[in-house]
Amino acid sequence: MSATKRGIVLMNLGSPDSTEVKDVRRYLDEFLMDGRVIDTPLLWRALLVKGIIVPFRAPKSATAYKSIWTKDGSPLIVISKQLQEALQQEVEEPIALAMRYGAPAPWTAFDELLEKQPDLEEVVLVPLYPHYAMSSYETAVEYAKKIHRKRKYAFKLTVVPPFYDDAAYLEALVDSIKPYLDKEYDKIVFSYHGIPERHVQKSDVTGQHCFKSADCCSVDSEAHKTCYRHQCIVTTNKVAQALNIPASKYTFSFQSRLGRDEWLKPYTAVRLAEWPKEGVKKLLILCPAFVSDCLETLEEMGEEGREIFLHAGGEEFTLLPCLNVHPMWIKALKGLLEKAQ
Ligand SMILES: C=CC1=C(C)c2cc3[nH]c(cc4nc(cc5[nH]c(cc1n2)c(C)c5CCC(=O)O)C(CCC(=O)O)=C4C)c(C)c3C=C
Ligand SMILES: [Fe+2]
Ligand SMILES: [Fe+2]
Repeated sequence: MSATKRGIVLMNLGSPDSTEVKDVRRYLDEFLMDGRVIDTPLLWRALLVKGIIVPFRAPKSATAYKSIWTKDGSPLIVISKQLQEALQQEVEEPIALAMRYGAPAPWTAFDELLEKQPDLEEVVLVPLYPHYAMSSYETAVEYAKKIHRKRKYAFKLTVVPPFYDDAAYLEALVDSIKPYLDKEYDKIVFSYHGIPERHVQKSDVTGQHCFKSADCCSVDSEAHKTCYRHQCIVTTNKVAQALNIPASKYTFSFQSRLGRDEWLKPYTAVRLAEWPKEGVKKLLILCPAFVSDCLETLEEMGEEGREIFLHAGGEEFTLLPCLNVHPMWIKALKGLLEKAQ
Protein backbone atom coordinates (compact mmCIF):
# COMPACT_ATOMS: atom_id res chain seq x y z
CA MET A 1 0.00 0.00 0.00
CA SER A 2 1.23 3.52 -0.71
CA ALA A 3 2.02 6.00 2.09
CA THR A 4 -0.22 8.57 0.40
CA LYS A 5 -3.65 8.93 1.96
CA ARG A 6 -5.77 7.72 -0.92
CA GLY A 7 -9.45 7.23 -1.57
CA ILE A 8 -11.09 5.45 -4.47
CA VAL A 9 -14.06 6.48 -6.62
CA LEU A 10 -15.72 3.87 -8.82
CA MET A 11 -17.64 5.69 -11.56
CA ASN A 12 -20.35 4.17 -13.70
CA LEU A 13 -22.92 5.63 -16.09
CA GLY A 14 -25.99 6.03 -13.88
CA SER A 15 -29.71 5.27 -14.13
CA PRO A 16 -32.97 7.17 -13.60
CA ASP A 17 -34.14 7.58 -9.98
CA SER A 18 -37.25 5.53 -10.71
CA THR A 19 -39.19 4.05 -13.61
CA GLU A 20 -41.61 6.98 -13.64
CA VAL A 21 -41.62 8.71 -17.02
CA LYS A 22 -40.70 12.08 -15.42
CA ASP A 23 -37.56 10.59 -13.85
CA VAL A 24 -36.60 8.77 -17.04
CA ARG A 25 -37.14 12.01 -18.96
CA ARG A 26 -34.84 13.93 -16.61
CA TYR A 27 -32.17 11.22 -16.86
CA LEU A 28 -32.33 11.00 -20.66
CA ASP A 29 -32.21 14.79 -20.88
CA GLU A 30 -29.02 14.98 -18.81
CA PHE A 31 -27.47 12.02 -20.66
CA LEU A 32 -28.27 13.08 -24.21
CA MET A 33 -27.52 16.79 -23.68
CA ASP A 34 -23.94 15.71 -22.99
CA GLY A 35 -21.95 17.02 -25.98
CA ARG A 36 -19.76 13.91 -25.89
CA VAL A 37 -22.83 11.73 -26.42
CA ILE A 38 -24.82 13.78 -28.96
CA ASP A 39 -22.00 15.79 -30.51
CA THR A 40 -23.96 18.37 -32.48
CA PRO A 41 -23.87 22.15 -31.82
CA LEU A 42 -25.71 23.05 -28.61
CA LEU A 43 -28.80 24.65 -30.18
CA TRP A 44 -29.40 21.79 -32.59
CA ARG A 45 -28.72 19.27 -29.81
CA ALA A 46 -31.26 20.97 -27.53
CA LEU A 47 -33.90 20.96 -30.30
CA LEU A 48 -33.22 17.33 -31.14
CA VAL A 49 -32.98 16.03 -27.59
CA LYS A 50 -35.68 18.09 -25.86
CA GLY A 51 -38.00 18.36 -28.87
CA ILE A 52 -37.78 14.90 -30.43
CA ILE A 53 -35.69 12.17 -28.76
CA VAL A 54 -36.63 12.56 -25.10
CA PRO A 55 -40.41 13.05 -25.54
CA PHE A 56 -40.63 9.93 -27.73
CA ARG A 57 -38.07 7.82 -25.95
CA ALA A 58 -38.90 8.46 -22.29
CA PRO A 59 -42.18 6.47 -22.15
CA LYS A 60 -40.61 3.55 -24.05
CA SER A 61 -37.48 3.57 -21.89
CA ALA A 62 -39.62 3.76 -18.74
CA THR A 63 -41.41 0.56 -19.81
CA ALA A 64 -38.07 -1.09 -20.53
CA TYR A 65 -36.70 -0.05 -17.11
CA LYS A 66 -39.87 -1.41 -15.44
CA SER A 67 -39.13 -4.86 -16.86
CA ILE A 68 -35.70 -5.06 -15.17
CA TRP A 69 -36.16 -2.87 -12.05
CA THR A 70 -35.45 -4.62 -8.74
CA LYS A 71 -36.92 -3.96 -5.29
CA ASP A 72 -33.69 -2.06 -4.50
CA GLY A 73 -33.71 -0.03 -7.72
CA SER A 74 -31.91 -0.09 -11.04
CA PRO A 75 -29.70 -3.19 -11.59
CA LEU A 76 -26.79 -0.97 -12.68
CA ILE A 77 -26.86 0.98 -9.40
CA VAL A 78 -27.55 -2.07 -7.22
CA ILE A 79 -24.68 -4.06 -8.79
CA SER A 80 -22.31 -1.09 -8.68
CA LYS A 81 -23.00 -0.81 -4.92
CA GLN A 82 -22.36 -4.53 -4.49
CA LEU A 83 -19.09 -4.09 -6.39
CA GLN A 84 -18.09 -1.19 -4.12
CA GLU A 85 -18.82 -3.32 -1.03
CA ALA A 86 -17.00 -6.38 -2.37
CA LEU A 87 -13.91 -4.33 -3.30
CA GLN A 88 -13.98 -2.56 0.08
CA GLN A 89 -13.54 -6.00 1.73
CA GLU A 90 -10.22 -6.31 -0.13
CA VAL A 91 -8.88 -2.75 0.00
CA GLU A 92 -8.08 -0.60 3.06
CA GLU A 93 -8.54 2.76 1.33
CA PRO A 94 -12.11 4.14 1.51
CA ILE A 95 -14.17 3.58 -1.64
CA ALA A 96 -17.09 5.69 -2.85
CA LEU A 97 -19.41 5.32 -5.79
CA ALA A 98 -20.24 7.98 -8.40
CA MET A 99 -22.36 8.14 -11.54
CA ARG A 100 -21.87 10.28 -14.66
CA TYR A 101 -25.60 11.01 -14.83
CA GLY A 102 -28.03 11.12 -11.92
CA ALA A 103 -27.07 10.06 -8.40
CA PRO A 104 -24.69 9.72 -6.66
CA ALA A 105 -22.85 12.62 -8.29
CA PRO A 106 -19.03 12.75 -8.21
CA TRP A 107 -19.05 15.58 -5.61
CA THR A 108 -21.12 13.35 -3.30
CA ALA A 109 -18.47 10.65 -3.68
CA PHE A 110 -15.58 13.10 -3.10
CA ASP A 111 -17.28 14.57 -0.01
CA GLU A 112 -18.00 11.09 1.35
CA LEU A 113 -14.31 10.21 1.09
CA LEU A 114 -13.29 13.49 2.75
CA GLU A 115 -15.66 12.82 5.61
CA LYS A 116 -13.97 9.45 6.16
CA GLN A 117 -10.48 10.88 5.67
CA PRO A 118 -10.27 14.69 6.05
CA ASP A 119 -6.53 14.74 5.16
CA LEU A 120 -7.09 12.88 1.90
CA GLU A 121 -4.14 13.45 -0.49
CA GLU A 122 -5.22 11.58 -3.60
CA VAL A 123 -8.37 10.15 -5.15
CA VAL A 124 -8.04 7.38 -7.71
CA LEU A 125 -10.91 7.49 -10.19
CA VAL A 126 -11.87 4.17 -11.78
CA PRO A 127 -14.19 4.70 -14.75
CA LEU A 128 -16.04 1.38 -14.93
CA TYR A 129 -15.55 1.04 -18.69
CA PRO A 130 -12.97 -1.35 -20.15
CA HIS A 131 -12.83 0.55 -23.48
CA TYR A 132 -12.25 4.19 -24.41
CA ALA A 133 -15.17 6.07 -25.95
CA MET A 134 -15.82 9.81 -25.77
CA SER A 135 -19.42 8.96 -24.79
CA SER A 136 -18.44 6.75 -21.84
CA TYR A 137 -14.88 6.81 -20.46
CA GLU A 138 -13.93 10.30 -21.65
CA THR A 139 -17.10 12.06 -20.47
CA ALA A 140 -16.84 10.38 -17.04
CA VAL A 141 -13.22 11.47 -16.63
CA GLU A 142 -13.73 15.02 -17.90
CA TYR A 143 -16.80 15.48 -15.69
CA ALA A 144 -14.96 14.26 -12.58
CA LYS A 145 -11.98 16.52 -13.43
CA LYS A 146 -14.30 19.52 -13.93
CA ILE A 147 -15.91 18.98 -10.53
CA HIS A 148 -12.49 18.48 -8.92
CA ARG A 149 -11.29 21.78 -10.45
CA LYS A 150 -14.44 23.83 -9.83
CA ARG A 151 -14.84 22.77 -6.22
CA LYS A 152 -11.11 23.30 -5.59
CA TYR A 153 -10.57 20.01 -3.77
CA ALA A 154 -7.06 19.87 -2.32
CA PHE A 155 -6.47 16.20 -3.16
CA LYS A 156 -4.83 15.05 -6.39
CA LEU A 157 -7.07 13.22 -8.89
CA THR A 158 -5.53 10.19 -10.62
CA VAL A 159 -7.37 8.32 -13.35
CA VAL A 160 -7.16 4.60 -14.14
CA PRO A 161 -6.81 4.07 -17.93
CA PRO A 162 -9.10 1.78 -19.98
CA PHE A 163 -8.33 -1.81 -19.00
CA TYR A 164 -9.50 -3.68 -22.14
CA ASP A 165 -6.21 -5.58 -22.37
CA ASP A 166 -5.37 -5.87 -18.68
CA ALA A 167 -4.34 -9.48 -18.05
CA ALA A 168 -6.33 -9.89 -14.81
CA TYR A 169 -9.47 -8.33 -16.32
CA LEU A 170 -9.19 -10.69 -19.30
CA GLU A 171 -8.66 -13.66 -16.97
CA ALA A 172 -11.83 -12.73 -15.11
CA LEU A 173 -13.78 -12.58 -18.37
CA VAL A 174 -12.32 -15.92 -19.44
CA ASP A 175 -13.27 -17.52 -16.13
CA SER A 176 -16.80 -16.10 -16.31
CA ILE A 177 -17.31 -17.54 -19.83
CA LYS A 178 -15.73 -20.98 -19.30
CA PRO A 179 -18.75 -22.77 -17.71
CA TYR A 180 -20.98 -21.80 -20.66
CA LEU A 181 -18.69 -23.48 -23.19
CA ASP A 182 -19.36 -26.94 -21.73
CA LYS A 183 -22.66 -27.23 -23.52
CA GLU A 184 -23.05 -27.33 -27.30
CA TYR A 185 -23.17 -23.98 -29.12
CA ASP A 186 -22.83 -22.78 -32.71
CA LYS A 187 -21.39 -19.32 -32.06
CA ILE A 188 -20.35 -17.07 -29.20
CA VAL A 189 -20.95 -13.37 -29.82
CA PHE A 190 -19.17 -10.51 -28.08
CA SER A 191 -21.75 -7.71 -28.38
CA TYR A 192 -20.40 -4.26 -27.44
CA HIS A 193 -22.37 -1.05 -26.95
CA GLY A 194 -22.17 0.75 -30.28
CA ILE A 195 -21.03 4.31 -30.98
CA PRO A 196 -21.23 6.48 -34.09
CA GLU A 197 -18.30 5.89 -36.49
CA ARG A 198 -17.76 9.65 -36.38
CA HIS A 199 -16.90 9.38 -32.67
CA VAL A 200 -14.08 6.94 -33.45
CA GLN A 201 -12.69 9.39 -36.01
CA LYS A 202 -13.05 12.32 -33.61
CA SER A 203 -11.05 10.40 -30.99
CA ASP A 204 -8.26 9.56 -33.45
CA VAL A 205 -5.29 11.51 -32.03
CA THR A 206 -3.32 11.08 -35.29
CA GLY A 207 -6.25 12.44 -37.31
CA GLN A 208 -5.32 10.03 -40.11
CA HIS A 209 -5.71 6.46 -38.96
CA CYS A 210 -9.23 5.35 -38.02
CA PHE A 211 -11.34 4.20 -40.99
CA LYS A 212 -8.60 5.20 -43.43
CA SER A 213 -8.12 1.53 -44.34
CA ALA A 214 -10.23 -1.59 -43.97
CA ASP A 215 -7.81 -3.12 -41.47
CA CYS A 216 -7.03 0.08 -39.51
CA CYS A 217 -7.74 -1.58 -36.17
CA SER A 218 -5.06 -4.23 -36.71
CA VAL A 219 -2.34 -1.87 -37.97
CA ASP A 220 -0.25 -0.50 -35.07
CA SER A 221 -1.08 3.13 -34.32
CA GLU A 222 -1.04 5.76 -31.62
CA ALA A 223 -4.75 6.07 -32.42
CA HIS A 224 -5.48 2.81 -30.62
CA LYS A 225 -5.06 4.43 -27.21
CA THR A 226 -8.46 6.02 -27.83
CA CYS A 227 -9.94 3.74 -30.51
CA TYR A 228 -13.03 2.02 -29.13
CA ARG A 229 -13.26 -0.40 -32.07
CA HIS A 230 -9.62 -1.48 -31.77
CA GLN A 231 -9.99 -2.00 -28.03
CA CYS A 232 -13.19 -4.09 -28.43
CA ILE A 233 -11.44 -6.26 -31.03
CA VAL A 234 -8.45 -6.78 -28.73
CA THR A 235 -10.70 -7.86 -25.82
CA THR A 236 -12.60 -10.24 -28.12
CA ASN A 237 -9.53 -11.88 -29.66
CA LYS A 238 -7.56 -12.19 -26.43
CA VAL A 239 -10.48 -13.80 -24.59
CA ALA A 240 -11.32 -16.13 -27.50
CA GLN A 241 -7.67 -17.18 -27.82
CA ALA A 242 -7.36 -17.86 -24.09
CA LEU A 243 -10.45 -20.08 -24.36
CA ASN A 244 -9.17 -21.81 -27.54
CA ILE A 245 -12.32 -20.86 -29.42
CA PRO A 246 -11.75 -21.33 -33.17
CA ALA A 247 -12.22 -18.21 -35.34
CA SER A 248 -15.28 -19.78 -36.99
CA LYS A 249 -17.09 -20.00 -33.65
CA TYR A 250 -16.77 -16.47 -32.32
CA THR A 251 -17.50 -12.99 -33.56
CA PHE A 252 -18.18 -9.45 -32.37
CA SER A 253 -20.94 -6.92 -33.05
CA PHE A 254 -22.27 -3.62 -31.74
CA GLN A 255 -25.65 -2.97 -30.11
CA SER A 256 -27.87 -0.09 -28.90
CA ARG A 257 -27.78 2.12 -32.01
CA LEU A 258 -29.67 5.40 -31.59
CA GLY A 259 -30.67 7.58 -34.55
CA ARG A 260 -29.77 7.31 -38.22
CA ASP A 261 -26.02 7.95 -38.22
CA GLU A 262 -23.64 5.19 -39.24
CA TRP A 263 -22.57 3.39 -36.07
CA LEU A 264 -19.93 0.72 -35.67
CA LYS A 265 -20.89 -2.41 -37.57
CA PRO A 266 -22.04 -5.12 -37.66
CA TYR A 267 -25.19 -4.23 -35.77
CA THR A 268 -26.11 -6.94 -33.23
CA ALA A 269 -29.88 -6.58 -33.82
CA VAL A 270 -29.44 -7.08 -37.59
CA ARG A 271 -27.12 -10.07 -37.18
CA LEU A 272 -29.41 -11.71 -34.60
CA ALA A 273 -32.07 -11.98 -37.32
CA GLU A 274 -29.52 -13.34 -39.85
CA TRP A 275 -27.54 -15.86 -37.80
CA PRO A 276 -30.28 -18.55 -37.66
CA LYS A 277 -30.48 -18.47 -41.48
CA GLU A 278 -26.71 -19.06 -41.59
CA GLY A 279 -27.03 -22.16 -39.44
CA VAL A 280 -26.36 -20.53 -36.10
CA LYS A 281 -29.15 -22.01 -34.00
CA LYS A 282 -27.51 -22.14 -30.56
CA LEU A 283 -26.06 -18.81 -29.57
CA LEU A 284 -24.03 -17.65 -26.59
CA ILE A 285 -23.87 -13.89 -26.23
CA LEU A 286 -22.00 -11.61 -23.82
CA CYS A 287 -21.74 -7.83 -23.52
CA PRO A 288 -18.18 -7.02 -22.38
CA ALA A 289 -18.47 -3.22 -22.79
CA PHE A 290 -20.43 -3.32 -19.53
CA VAL A 291 -18.93 -4.57 -16.29
CA SER A 292 -22.34 -4.48 -14.55
CA ASP A 293 -25.60 -5.81 -15.89
CA CYS A 294 -27.91 -2.98 -16.88
CA LEU A 295 -30.77 -2.02 -19.16
CA GLU A 296 -28.70 -2.74 -22.27
CA THR A 297 -27.82 -6.29 -21.22
CA LEU A 298 -30.92 -7.40 -19.33
CA GLU A 299 -33.63 -5.80 -21.43
CA GLU A 300 -32.11 -4.96 -24.80
CA MET A 301 -30.21 -8.23 -25.13
CA GLY A 302 -32.01 -10.52 -22.68
CA GLU A 303 -35.51 -9.62 -23.86
CA GLU A 304 -35.44 -7.84 -27.27
CA GLY A 305 -32.36 -9.64 -28.61
CA ARG A 306 -33.65 -13.04 -27.52
CA GLU A 307 -37.00 -12.32 -29.22
CA ILE A 308 -35.31 -11.31 -32.51
CA PHE A 309 -33.11 -14.42 -32.56
CA LEU A 310 -35.85 -16.93 -31.66
CA HIS A 311 -38.33 -15.30 -34.04
CA ALA A 312 -35.80 -15.67 -36.88
CA GLY A 313 -35.50 -19.41 -36.26
CA GLY A 314 -32.86 -19.55 -33.54
CA GLU A 315 -33.28 -22.34 -31.00
CA GLU A 316 -31.17 -21.49 -27.96
CA PHE A 317 -30.20 -17.99 -26.85
CA THR A 318 -27.95 -17.83 -23.80
CA LEU A 319 -27.05 -14.41 -22.43
CA LEU A 320 -23.98 -14.52 -20.20
CA PRO A 321 -23.94 -12.25 -17.13
CA CYS A 322 -21.53 -9.32 -16.90
CA LEU A 323 -18.60 -9.57 -14.48
CA ASN A 324 -20.72 -7.89 -11.76
CA VAL A 325 -19.06 -9.07 -8.50
CA HIS A 326 -17.04 -11.98 -9.90
CA PRO A 327 -14.15 -12.58 -7.44
CA MET A 328 -11.57 -12.42 -10.25
CA TRP A 329 -12.97 -9.07 -11.37
CA ILE A 330 -12.58 -7.77 -7.82
CA LYS A 331 -8.99 -9.05 -7.91
CA ALA A 332 -8.44 -7.34 -11.28
CA LEU A 333 -9.76 -4.04 -9.87
CA LYS A 334 -7.43 -4.39 -6.91
CA GLY A 335 -4.55 -4.85 -9.35
CA LEU A 336 -5.57 -1.75 -11.33
CA LEU A 337 -5.54 0.26 -8.08
CA GLU A 338 -2.08 -1.05 -7.20
CA LYS A 339 -0.82 -0.07 -10.67
CA ALA A 340 -2.21 3.44 -10.15
CA GLN A 341 0.26 4.06 -7.29
C1 LIG B 1 -19.83 1.15 -23.04
C2 LIG B 1 -20.43 2.13 -22.49
C3 LIG B 1 -21.37 2.99 -23.19
C4 LIG B 1 -21.21 3.72 -24.36
C5 LIG B 1 -19.99 3.82 -25.22
C6 LIG B 1 -22.46 4.36 -24.61
C7 LIG B 1 -22.72 5.19 -25.71
C8 LIG B 1 -23.96 5.74 -26.02
N1 LIG B 1 -25.15 5.52 -25.38
C9 LIG B 1 -26.16 6.23 -25.99
C10 LIG B 1 -27.51 6.26 -25.63
C11 LIG B 1 -28.09 5.56 -24.58
N2 LIG B 1 -27.48 4.62 -23.78
C12 LIG B 1 -28.36 4.21 -22.81
C13 LIG B 1 -28.11 3.32 -21.79
C14 LIG B 1 -26.86 2.86 -21.41
N3 LIG B 1 -25.65 3.10 -22.03
C15 LIG B 1 -24.63 2.54 -21.32
C16 LIG B 1 -23.27 2.56 -21.62
C17 LIG B 1 -22.72 3.18 -22.74
N4 LIG B 1 -23.32 4.04 -23.60
C18 LIG B 1 -25.22 1.89 -20.19
C19 LIG B 1 -24.45 1.16 -19.12
C20 LIG B 1 -26.59 2.08 -20.25
C21 LIG B 1 -27.63 1.51 -19.29
C22 LIG B 1 -28.02 2.43 -18.18
C23 LIG B 1 -28.92 1.77 -17.16
O1 LIG B 1 -29.57 2.51 -16.40
O2 LIG B 1 -29.00 0.55 -17.04
C24 LIG B 1 -29.60 4.93 -22.97
C25 LIG B 1 -30.79 4.92 -22.01
C26 LIG B 1 -31.74 3.86 -22.18
C27 LIG B 1 -32.48 3.94 -23.49
O3 LIG B 1 -33.35 4.79 -23.62
O4 LIG B 1 -32.11 3.16 -24.36
C28 LIG B 1 -29.44 5.75 -24.07
C29 LIG B 1 -30.47 6.71 -24.64
C30 LIG B 1 -25.56 6.95 -27.05
C31 LIG B 1 -26.32 7.90 -27.97
C32 LIG B 1 -24.20 6.63 -27.08
C33 LIG B 1 -23.12 7.11 -27.96
C34 LIG B 1 -23.16 8.14 -28.71
FE1 LIG C 1 -25.50 3.96 -23.95
FE1 LIG D 1 -9.21 1.66 -35.44
